[in-house]
Amino acid sequence: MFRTGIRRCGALARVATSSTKLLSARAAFPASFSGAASVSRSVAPLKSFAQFNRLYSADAAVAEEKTPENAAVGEITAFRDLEAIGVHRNLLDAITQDMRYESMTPVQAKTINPALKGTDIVAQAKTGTGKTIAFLLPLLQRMIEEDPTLATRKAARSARSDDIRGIVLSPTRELAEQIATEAKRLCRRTGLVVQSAVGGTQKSAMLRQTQRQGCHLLVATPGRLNDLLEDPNSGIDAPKLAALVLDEADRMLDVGFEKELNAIQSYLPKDKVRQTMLVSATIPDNVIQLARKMVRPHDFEFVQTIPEHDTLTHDRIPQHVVTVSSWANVFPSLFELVDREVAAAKEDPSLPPFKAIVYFNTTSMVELAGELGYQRRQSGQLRIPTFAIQSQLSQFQRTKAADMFRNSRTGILFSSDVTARGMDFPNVTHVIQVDAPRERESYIHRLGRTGRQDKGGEGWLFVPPMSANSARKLLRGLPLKPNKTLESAEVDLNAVEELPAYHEETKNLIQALPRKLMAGAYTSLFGGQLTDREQLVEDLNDWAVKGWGWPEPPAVSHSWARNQGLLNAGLNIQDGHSERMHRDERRGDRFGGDRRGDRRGGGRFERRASQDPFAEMGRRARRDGPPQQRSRGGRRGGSGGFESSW
Ligand SMILES: Nc1ncnc2c1ncn2[C@@H]1O[C@H](COP(=O)(O)OP(=O)(O)OP(=O)(O)O)[C@@H](O)[C@H]1O
Repeated sequence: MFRTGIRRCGALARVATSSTKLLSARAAFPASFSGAASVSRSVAPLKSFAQFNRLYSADAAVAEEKTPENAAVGEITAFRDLEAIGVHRNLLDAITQDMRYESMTPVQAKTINPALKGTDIVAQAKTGTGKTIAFLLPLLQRMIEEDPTLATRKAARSARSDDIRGIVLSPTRELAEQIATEAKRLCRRTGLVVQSAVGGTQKSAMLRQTQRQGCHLLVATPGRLNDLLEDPNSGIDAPKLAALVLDEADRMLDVGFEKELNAIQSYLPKDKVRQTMLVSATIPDNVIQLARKMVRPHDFEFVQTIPEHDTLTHDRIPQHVVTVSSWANVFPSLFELVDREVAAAKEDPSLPPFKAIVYFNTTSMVELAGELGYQRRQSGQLRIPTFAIQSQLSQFQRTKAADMFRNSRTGILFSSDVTARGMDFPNVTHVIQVDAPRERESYIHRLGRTGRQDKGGEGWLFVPPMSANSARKLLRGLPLKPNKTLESAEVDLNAVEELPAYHEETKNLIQALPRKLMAGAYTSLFGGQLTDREQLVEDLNDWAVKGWGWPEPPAVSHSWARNQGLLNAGLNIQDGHSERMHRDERRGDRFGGDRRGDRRGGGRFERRASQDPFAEMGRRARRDGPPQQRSRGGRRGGSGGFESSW
């Protein structure tokens, strides 16, 4: 009976999904970004850089917008027109001829213009809207302006590793590599040499290459950059540094890079004016703290591209929330959704091929999902490629998986938060998040892996009951809509005589997996934000016994249970089973970041007493939360919001 139900429901769901997808497909491959494209027109060349500078000081821009003469300047949206105000042709040719971008996106138009005059910048724009070029172009232009010889190819021959002119910092290795690739494309027609320096790779090999080829722009993770700068024998130095960028600035403090950032600051030249840019789609309070520390208080602009009452997510991306009644239903529901969407895309050639990222909060769950995906492919149940990325893999494995997924037309990437920020995988149609994310920002950035460049896509969130309250609080005000089209989501394993098809399949696959892997996944789930941990024990025990077919739940040690405050909660406590769990406990980044656990706070950055130039920025930053603040202020939330409808 249940199987029939699945089939019927599946058909209905296909109809629903198809219509969603048709809408998405229409937005799927636009000629260029909306907004930027719609206002693109030819602009009369500006007479001088000074005129440009004057018009684009932030306050002046607002005031001057009204006059017809200045309105023309405010409308520069074509890259080509930047040549008239001094941007080097070799940079612009790379954009317009090699990359074939003609119009700036709104964040590019709003950021590039003020950034070109050297003002420090804090910029906020939604995910996938072109922030990378928004900071790279002015950064490279500034380097050329300070040393015009860098504009032509022959400058590359005399590049040195101790004369770095620009630094971009990224919180994750994959993102640093991606930014370096984009920067190399922009520099192709110039003499600017770009290098990357990330953890997990051989420092000595990177140093040899940098010493041999030289470096003008270094894209790095903070840990590795600090390591290079503090090593007197590295040969890496930046005495004439023109500009420093912190991409995904808010994440830097989240993953505990505060110490490194302080140290890096201390190695940078003090006797030279440097431009600093902080960029992110989310600007929580810690970015304001970072700005206080890194940005020149009286020469900075806050570039805000998100209208006041807008959400930080894209309206065109539907966000579905599926309440699974037990952890036992998570993988069956996931498989049901994947099969349904793969089939829908195959049936309808107007739809883009199914390409999904599935996010989990812990590395062990990514490992488990990766194995299940692999087994499904082996057994012929799934006919698209699957990949997995989490921080415990070697950097080589991580890079390889990211590259393969990037180049795949279709496929599934199981991932921790290491790919949640900035990663630009083309044509991702679905972002599926399992369990309540640790932070609201995480949810927003993960979702931002789809719907990039104005394309379509959809978001799914699977929430087990024990995380439901924290998910609701965390995501209040976002336009999540309950979705009940997945039959596997509400199965009660205690009430069925025969396991439904997707549950049966999952159980068979799990039985072939190493017990250590399953036990690791089990214990890792106790790390999240849970409202009822004892209920979680009960639910996971049920999953282990009925869903995996184990005679009893995985064993945990007495000390682990005590540390979790769960000595009398029904865990299978046995001595001698502690190793795996203690290892998990010790793993600093089991939640998927590139660094240690959450160390929010950044207490070192002191508040200014009065006349605070950053206070205005704090007011204008679009938080879209945090929830408690929003509810106090009676902000949006409105109809269709997660809170009211779920
Ligand atoms: N002017 C443009 N026209 C068309 N495409 C562009 C333009 N600028 C950038 N892109 C492309 O848009 C995609 C998204 O850009 P990018 O990765 O810089 O977004 P982002 O805002 O930094 O996203 P995130 O917030 O996720 O870091 C990239 O593939 C990029 O090459």
